[in-house]
Amino acid sequence: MDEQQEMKVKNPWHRPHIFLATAGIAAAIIIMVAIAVVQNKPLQQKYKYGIVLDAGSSHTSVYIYEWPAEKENNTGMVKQKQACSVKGPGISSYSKTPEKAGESLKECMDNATKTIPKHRHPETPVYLGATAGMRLLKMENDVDSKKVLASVEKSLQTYPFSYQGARIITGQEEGAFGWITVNYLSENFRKASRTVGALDLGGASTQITFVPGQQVESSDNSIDFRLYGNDYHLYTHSFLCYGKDQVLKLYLEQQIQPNADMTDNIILEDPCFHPGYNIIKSFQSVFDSPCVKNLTNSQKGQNFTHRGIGNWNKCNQAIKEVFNTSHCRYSRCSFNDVFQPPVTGRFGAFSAYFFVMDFLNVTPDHSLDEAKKILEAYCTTPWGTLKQKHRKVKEKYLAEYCFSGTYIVSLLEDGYKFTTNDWKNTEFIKTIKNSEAGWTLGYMLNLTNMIPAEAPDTPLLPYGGYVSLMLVLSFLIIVCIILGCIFFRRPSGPAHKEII
Ligand SMILES: Nc1ccn([C@@H]2O[C@H](COP(=O)(O)OP(=O)(O)O)[C@@H](O)[C@H]2O)c(=O)n1
Ligand SMILES: [Ca+2]
Repeated sequence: MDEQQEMKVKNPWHRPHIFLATAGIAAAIIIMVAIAVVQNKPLQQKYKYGIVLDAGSSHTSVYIYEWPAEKENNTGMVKQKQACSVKGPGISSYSKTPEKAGESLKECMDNATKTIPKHRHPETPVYLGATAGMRLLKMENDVDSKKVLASVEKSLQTYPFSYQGARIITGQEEGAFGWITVNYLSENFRKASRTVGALDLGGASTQITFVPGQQVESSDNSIDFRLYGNDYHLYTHSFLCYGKDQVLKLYLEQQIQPNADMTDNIILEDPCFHPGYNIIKSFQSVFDSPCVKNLTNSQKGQNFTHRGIGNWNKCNQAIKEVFNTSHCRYSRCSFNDVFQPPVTGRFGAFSAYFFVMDFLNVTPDHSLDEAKKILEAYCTTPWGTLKQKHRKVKEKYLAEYCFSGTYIVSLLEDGYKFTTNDWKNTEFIKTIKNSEAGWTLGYMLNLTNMIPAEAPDTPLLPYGGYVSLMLVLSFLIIVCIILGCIFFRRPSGPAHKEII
């Protein structure tokens, strides 16, 4: 080999196998990056689904949830895709015609069949949870409640989904899963932020759930979760008969008691109803519930005149009477001898809390005193004026907002001992990031084990970050190879000339 030839081969780019090797490594890196990127790409069309039916005392809603198929264990991934409101009353109202309870679900379940892609049907779980309406029916007539549950079960089993059961959930479950829902949707578990308390107001029962600042003295009110690497010790209580529809019965029963002789034509002058409201009602329609005393046979066929007088102060005073605070066997109680630690932190109040306050235009910006002023103005508005103003609102609802709004303020202030500052920390919410606040999402997340007890070992990099990191790394490797080749290359030009 002569010298010229020897110097020529010192330039690596003049050696085809080095050039080919470098090009090969670069190609391999690009292919590896491409494979990694494709494998980790969020698969846009691949979603999984779950269905939860909320069989409440007043109505049933069918919720469809969806989440990316690959990322079940990442909190914040499950979202509400659709909510369908079942026509007609809650399932407990079908106690005498149980087969109709199942039939009532047909329209919403048919919708779910269309919404969820067919190939996902067999793996889509369906849960039905019944709340206080069914708890009351079970107390009244266990056989009837079983017939209603059997009817909805039969109906749900006709669908191509994976039926997981229909049951009456406990008040503790209702409270705790409502709390999980609002904190999951607010991403408080993933971020290990302070949690928010949950306030749920239904028609037949109401729940309060929060992380207390002190020991829970009664085991009935205590519930523990380990979520995403953190332990949560919750206080929760569900008051049966203190939902806004049943508590109205308690209140009316108290109002009517002074005229215990029900043989006369009874006129109830009611401060929580509007002046000019004058409606004849049957005792049966108002007092047919295990929350109030049994009617005698003679009372059953009788009517009374329900007459509004629109006096907010008297209404507020009368509502306070539904909370029995005369006895407490613990260090402190809310009411009815139920233990409750002092409320603390922020609260999200949903379901009927939201519906009532939204109608009355009470917002988080209003102070407690301002909210009371709004209620006073509403309660004293004549019934005729209101009917004119809200022609589209069902009269029964319109007539009850004064009572319900005043009850909400009293429940918080007199029942749960909210201060004006706690009121400021309370928000009336319907949805969080387009998913409804309520127990259903938390119930499904729990039953499908979708919130891990432990946080993942490595923090997850968002997809965009992952792609950028791979590109930067491969760019650096290629640059290193090129620089390496240049660095080890001997100066070829002048040396070559000198030799010549
Ligand atoms: N748009 C709506 C929907 C429900 N509601 C009320 O919200 C409450 C929902 O209660 P629910 O049926 O969930 O009853 P529970 O079984 O939770 O006690 C009922 O009092 C309904 O009348 C409302 O005020 N406005
Ligand atoms: Ca409810």
